[in-house]
Amino acid sequence: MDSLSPFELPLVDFGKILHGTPEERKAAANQLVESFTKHGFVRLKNHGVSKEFVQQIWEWDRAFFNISEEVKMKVVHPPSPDPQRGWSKKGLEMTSKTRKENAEMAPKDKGELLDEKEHFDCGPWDDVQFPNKFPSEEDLPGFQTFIKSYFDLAQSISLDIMRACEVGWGMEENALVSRCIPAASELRMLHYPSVSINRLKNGTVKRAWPHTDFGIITLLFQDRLGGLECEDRRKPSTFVPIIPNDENELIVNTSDTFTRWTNGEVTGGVHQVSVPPSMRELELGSIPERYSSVFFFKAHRATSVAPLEHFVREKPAMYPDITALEFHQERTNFLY
Ligand SMILES: O=C(O)CCC(=O)C(=O)O
Ligand SMILES: [Fe+2]
Repeated sequence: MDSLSPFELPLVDFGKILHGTPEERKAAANQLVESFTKHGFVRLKNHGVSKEFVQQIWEWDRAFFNISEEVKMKVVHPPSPDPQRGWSKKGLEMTSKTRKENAEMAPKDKGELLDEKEHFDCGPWDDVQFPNKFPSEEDLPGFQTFIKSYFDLAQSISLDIMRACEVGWGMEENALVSRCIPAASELRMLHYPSVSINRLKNGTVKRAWPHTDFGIITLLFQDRLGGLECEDRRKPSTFVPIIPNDENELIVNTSDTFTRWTNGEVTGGVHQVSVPPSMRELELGSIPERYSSVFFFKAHRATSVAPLEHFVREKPAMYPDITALEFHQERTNFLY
């Protein structure tokens, strides 16, 4: 199965983008946009999130999913096209529904294609349109404070990535950044419970089915177990593992809004979560639980997701002029 052999995604030194000379900055920005265009993915080092901070992500990830079902129910997310807030139970979100290829490849008459995962989502702090749902300080002291600092950090790194894309593509300063303020991003803490090999063999259950995300880019940390796989574009619809060599490595994938803005030049990185690479041969038993965390960096809600002028010079605009919120709601509708 050579389609499963890992290939090295480019690793960009983000420190060069943040603190390098103009030449270093330009060279790193070029590498970044090239990897986005070629793979829909890139790995970053020296991105400004410390090892200690990543460890705290795992501590809070575990802390949230270890609270009782009764407490989680107080912040439960009901299925709706609106941005997700609070706890999404296992079985609620169905990534399989976002791509027709999943249904085509699925076993017939065996029922819905399910994701074996639960998650907690939150949006910007000052969001009055779609307010956050947090466990109370009594139920989970310190959680909200940590998540706020994490959200702010991830938003700030994402804006730096947008600045780097402007440099890489030779766009006007702020051409991308101005479309992302005020923030409409979402932070997600994920838990994949331990699951039996038997259940995964049935063909209707995966940790996450192949999908693209809806925002501009997604930042992702995964724990040492692994399981995240990206599409190998040399052989479409085959996937290669992104090996979790270093928990501090920040994985970034391009998402659907970028496809629209760039008029198809950068397409969303298709990904799934599968059996960890070291456990592929297991015939019996279970794979252990897994934690990960993603930040869906989004355009501000009223901005258009139609192709940007910079990308319609050579071919006409391929996507309609709708707002980021309309686009988000259209895509989220497919998830349930
Ligand atoms: O857990 C992961 O590694 C990926 C999660 C993901 O793709 C998502 O929530 O959209
Ligand atoms: Fe995703």
